Amino acid sequence: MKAAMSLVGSQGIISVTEVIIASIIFCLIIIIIRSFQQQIPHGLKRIPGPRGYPLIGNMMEVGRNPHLSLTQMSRKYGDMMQIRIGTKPVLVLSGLDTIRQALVKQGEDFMGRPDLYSFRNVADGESLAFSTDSGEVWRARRKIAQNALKTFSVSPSPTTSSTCLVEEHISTEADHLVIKLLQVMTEQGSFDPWQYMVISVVNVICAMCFGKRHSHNDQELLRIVNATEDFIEVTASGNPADFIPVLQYLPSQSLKKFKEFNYRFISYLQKMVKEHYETFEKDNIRDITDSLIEEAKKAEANANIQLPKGKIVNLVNDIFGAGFDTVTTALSWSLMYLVSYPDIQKRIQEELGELMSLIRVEMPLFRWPHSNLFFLFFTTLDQNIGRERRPRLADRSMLPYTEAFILEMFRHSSFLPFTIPHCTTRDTILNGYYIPKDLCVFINQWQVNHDEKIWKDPSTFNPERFLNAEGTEVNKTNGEKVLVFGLGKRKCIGESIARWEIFLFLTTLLQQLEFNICDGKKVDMTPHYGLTMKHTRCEHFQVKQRFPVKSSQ
Ligand code: HEM
Repeated sequence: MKAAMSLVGSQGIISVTEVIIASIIFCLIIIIIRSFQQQIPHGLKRIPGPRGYPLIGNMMEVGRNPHLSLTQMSRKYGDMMQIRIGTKPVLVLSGLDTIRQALVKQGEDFMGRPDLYSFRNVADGESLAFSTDSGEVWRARRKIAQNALKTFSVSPSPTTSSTCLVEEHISTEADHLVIKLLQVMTEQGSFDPWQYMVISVVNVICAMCFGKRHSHNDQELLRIVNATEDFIEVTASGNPADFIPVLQYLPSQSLKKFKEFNYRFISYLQKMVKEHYETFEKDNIRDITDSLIEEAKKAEANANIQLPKGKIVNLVNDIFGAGFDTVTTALSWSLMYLVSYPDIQKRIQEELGELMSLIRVEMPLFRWPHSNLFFLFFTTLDQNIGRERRPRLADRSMLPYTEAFILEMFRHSSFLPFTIPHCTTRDTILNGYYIPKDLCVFINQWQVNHDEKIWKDPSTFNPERFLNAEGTEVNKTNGEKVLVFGLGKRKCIGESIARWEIFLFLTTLLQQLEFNICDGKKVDMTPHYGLTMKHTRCEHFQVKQRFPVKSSQ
């Protein structure tokens, strides 16, 4: 204090001119700041939010775990909050009702994608999921992809007892995974399941897209896995250059790696798509690529839409990119929960066993007049209820606890904490707040899945929250409150296939194997932030064979 006064003293008294100049500079700064702020139309409110620092905005408050920090901040500012990441203003939406209002009821206003640097690198800006286009061409391409997945999903399986091709591909791969895990268990005594699951899931996509399954050691398959993992690394981890544009001019190792792998990956897709065009037969749809070709032909015949060149390759690329990391992550989290809660694992296995015993009782042999005697005889002889046949998609409604477990895994892990970023397509109003066109929008799915207004003890892992009082049925209304696939116009187009994959993989694995962790070891369930959040990999998994099931069934 003394030092400050003496400083003034030593300089003499501040003159009136100096005060006037300082005031003018101050006013100018205020005018410049105001001119950057959006003018709000009369009668509408400005979205609240924290003040940010120059250049970095609110990056410090958002930190390394945006799903947690933004949930925390939404408690103070509400379901609609505006922050700044770097130089970019971002609207953060929380609360199921607000999100439904924006994405479903005002879906057209909120269906855009922001122009982000990392998105421009995906499929040369032609990606269905990441490109800024949300106009007629995007609509036509999304319709083609949706129809193709739908047509393929109901294609009957010609060779086995599976009800459809999707079921056949997934079940075949799940059987191979069981064999692989037992083999590594014998050879190594313990293992990290991720590396085997990722190959199985990519193989399912290869089989679904191209009708072709690879062996787990196939070099082409391993290259695809690497390329797609690099794709996820670059697009998923929130590239700072997206929000501080000047950073795009700095060299980026991961981007360089991604471009190299992506080039090889796209070449592989081009080769496969070309083969499909050459052998395409309208009445023999073999896989998703055939389905895409068929739908694209129909769309071009019916509408005056000029689709961009290479459209099929890009659509296959989208399905690959979106469908492998997400499903592998879901399966990986499922295994983490199963070993952390052995009682839950046991209950799913009991439910599977009960279902299979019901199937057995319904077999014609047991409808014989002395069925009770026969039933007793067979149950004693055959203590292996559950080995009659492998699980099928049609069993889902009869396995409510298993379904409840999958819902709770989605909710509790919320491994897709935010959807892919959206942006507004025009000036609009939401909950009385004015929202300008082209504003980047984050949808906080994690907040909805942990909202105390919806869920009792949200941090507790409890599948029973999704069952009715008798435990015999899944409560559909509660299930629909779990947000993992987004909502509205941009909702995931692979939701059904993803749910089927997770169900069939888990039931096939749990029917035959029991999972646990080596004595004295623990799993670390702390999520690492990303577009899909991962847990720390764990190499201490073990499996015990329960009983084999004939894979041809
Ligand atoms: C557990 C697995 C999956 C989860 C949790 C998931 C979740 C999501 C989410 C949150 C979005 C963004 C929604 C938005 O921006 O509002 C999305 C988009 C998308 N998903 Fe999935 N997904 C999964 C599996 C799949 C699969 C298997 C496929 C393909 C067969 C697929 C294809 C797509 C595509 C193409 C988009 C972009 C849609 C668009 O922008 O119009 N997804 N998914």
